[in-house]
Amino acid sequence: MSDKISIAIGSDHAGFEYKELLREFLSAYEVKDFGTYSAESADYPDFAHPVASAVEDGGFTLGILVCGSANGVAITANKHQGIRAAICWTQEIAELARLHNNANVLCIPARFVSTDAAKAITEKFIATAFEGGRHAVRVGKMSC
Ligand SMILES: O=C(CO)[C@H](O)[C@H](O)[C@H](O)COP(=O)(O)O
Repeated sequence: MSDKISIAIGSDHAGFEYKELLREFLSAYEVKDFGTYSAESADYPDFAHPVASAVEDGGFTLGILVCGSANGVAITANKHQGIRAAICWTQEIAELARLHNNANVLCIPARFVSTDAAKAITEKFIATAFEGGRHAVRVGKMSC
C-alpha cells in the first residue's frame, strides 16, 4: 500500500467502533477523521456529506464511510457529483468496485461484517487500481 494515498473517514454511531479500528489500521496513511467521535446516536448524513465533499474537492484520494447497513452513507455520498460510493461486504466486491467502477468511497456495513473482514475489505479497496478500458466508458456514462 502506498503512503501517498490520503483518506477521509467517517461513520455514524453504528460504525463508530469500526471507524476507530480502521483509523488505527490505516496509520501508515494520511487519514482525516470527520466523526462521529463517540458511540452516541448520530445521523449518518452529518458525516457522509463532509467525507464525500473532501473527496469530491480533491483534498483526499479516497473516502471510507461506515454505518450499520452502509445504505445510508452510500446513498448520501452518491448525491455528490464526483463521488462513486460502493457498499462492499467482501474483498471480492471491494476489488470489483475499484477495478470496474473506479469507486472512490468505500462504504462498510458494520452490522453485517466482522472487524477482520472490514480490515481486509479496506486493504483490498486501497490496493486495487481502476482497470480503465471498457470500464472507463461505462463510468463516464454514470453522471446525469
Ligand atoms: O445503517 C444505517 C443507515 O443505513 C445507520 O447506521 C443506522 O444504524 C440505522 O439507520 C439504524 O438506526 P439506529 O438508530 O441505530 O437504530
